[in-house]
Amino acid sequence: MRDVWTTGHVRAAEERVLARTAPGALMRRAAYGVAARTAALLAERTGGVAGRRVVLLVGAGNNGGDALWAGAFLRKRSVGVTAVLLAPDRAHAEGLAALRRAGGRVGAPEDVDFADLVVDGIVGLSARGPLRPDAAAVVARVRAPVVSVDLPSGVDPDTGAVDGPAVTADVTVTFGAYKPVHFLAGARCGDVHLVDLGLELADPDFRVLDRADVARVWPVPGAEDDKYTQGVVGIAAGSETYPGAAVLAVGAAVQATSGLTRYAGAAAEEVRRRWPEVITTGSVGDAGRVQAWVAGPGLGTGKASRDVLRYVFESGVASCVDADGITLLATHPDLWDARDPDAPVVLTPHAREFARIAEPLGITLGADRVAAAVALAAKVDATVLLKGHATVVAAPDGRVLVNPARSHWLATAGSGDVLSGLIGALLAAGLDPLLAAGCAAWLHVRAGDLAARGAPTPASAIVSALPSAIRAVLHG
Ligand SMILES: NC(=O)C1=CN([C@@H]2O[C@H](COP(=O)(O)OP(=O)(O)OC[C@H]3O[C@@H](n4cnc5c(N)ncnc54)[C@H](O)[C@@H]3O)[C@@H](O)[C@H]2O)[C@@H](O)CC1
Ligand SMILES: Nc1ncnc2c1ncn2[C@@H]1O[C@H](COP(=O)(O)OP(=O)(O)O)[C@@H](O)[C@H]1O
Ligand SMILES: [K+]
Repeated sequence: MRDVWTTGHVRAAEERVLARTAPGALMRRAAYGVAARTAALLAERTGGVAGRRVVLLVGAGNNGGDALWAGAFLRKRSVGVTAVLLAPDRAHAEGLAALRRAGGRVGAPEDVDFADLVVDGIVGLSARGPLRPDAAAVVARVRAPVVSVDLPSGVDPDTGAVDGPAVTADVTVTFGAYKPVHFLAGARCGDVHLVDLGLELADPDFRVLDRADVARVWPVPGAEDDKYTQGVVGIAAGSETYPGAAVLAVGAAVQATSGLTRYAGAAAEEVRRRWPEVITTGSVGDAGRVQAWVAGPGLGTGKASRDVLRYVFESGVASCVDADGITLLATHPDLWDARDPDAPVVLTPHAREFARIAEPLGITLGADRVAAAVALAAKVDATVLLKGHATVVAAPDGRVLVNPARSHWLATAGSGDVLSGLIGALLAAGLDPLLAAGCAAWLHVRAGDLAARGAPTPASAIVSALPSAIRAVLHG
């Protein structure tokens, strides 16, 4: 599990450490970490360190100070270091003096053309908006690998939003704590390394699950288990028009846990043909007992579908409401009245579905995706999984998980149906809804990776990859 704090919290903690450490000590520790990673990347990309050319892009604040000090440390390893000062009058004075003492020089934007590696110290925690034109012009020249100091400049530290020119780093070296940008805009950051500054921080703003966290809670049957004790999941999905959504959601549930899977709906024949182990019926009322429902993928939005969702809510068990289920809640908010308040609900909107359900409630999906998911979760008293390249899962009590993508091949038709089946299976197994959604998103990304291996993948191949992904989770 990695804990993540917004910049306000990190700054406050830094102030406390600054107050009890020697002036400049913290910055030199941070800069030493940058120099070490820069040397490692130089060695990896060019086969050596001494004699290589590094250009520092130096902004007006302490982020630039870190870069200048890192340059001074790199000089000790005989690296040629040139600083390009974007705000010469406001460059960090001690850092600049240290670089000069160490034999570094101040250069011009053209020096970037001859760099073996560029260190981005343009802006850090104080970043606001995209790169300003002068910084953007220098960054546009960069062809060499980039090490970003704290975060890639031009990307919003707290939301990961990019709305103009910004740096894309190969490596980011951050200090004290992970910030939201490192997971909400992971592709901009490259490999992220954390340098410890001994900060003391309270509860994180969000968390990121790792393999061990998922392994710890993934349902594994024990000696006393049978098909019922592991949780029965019911899938209310698919229609005559969209039988495929049912086949995918059911397939994910079947592959995710060894509990029983039931299916209720118009695609019973298609489901049975593909998944003979599933007990199928035509309607939710005839389905028999389940511990959790998945309602919505490919279901349609007519009167019959409304009745399905009402039945699911009235049944008093946990549910994952996806796709058409979300649209129904947006167009017929009175459906919420059927919900047993003790039964957890997980909503899994993509951006357009999010807008559909949240805007009438006064919540807009802006740059801050975490804040939007938290607001909707609190408003409707449900766990909200907001899909995208970084999936945000917010519980009604304010806890948040973020699950970054490893590639973008999951953005394919039917992939969301697979996710809903996974969530349903984990809810039926009794996982806390936040963890059910978070672990499902985590496994979905791994299965997507295994299925795609660098090429487009159909959603049905993601379903087929689930057992391998689970094996990798459970057995390392
Ligand atoms: N506070 C501390 O104890 C430590 C801070 N450290 C470094 O200090 C950084 C924060 O430094 P500062 O608060 O001085 O501020 P920054 O260095 O993040 O920003 C400096 C200035 O950049 C300009 N700027 C803002 N947005 C910009 C944009 N979009 N394009 C171009 N320029 C822009 C502004 O004039 C801003 O004041 C951290 O990110 C980290 O690198 C580290 O040295 C570790 C210790
Ligand atoms: N750019 C992206 N990079 C990585 N994953 C993505 C991206 N866009 C979407 N996804 C993921 O792909 C899945 C798509 O779900 P969804 O939009 O519901 O598809 P469908 O309705 O076709 O099943 C979600 O899990 C989402 O998080
Ligand atoms: K930076």
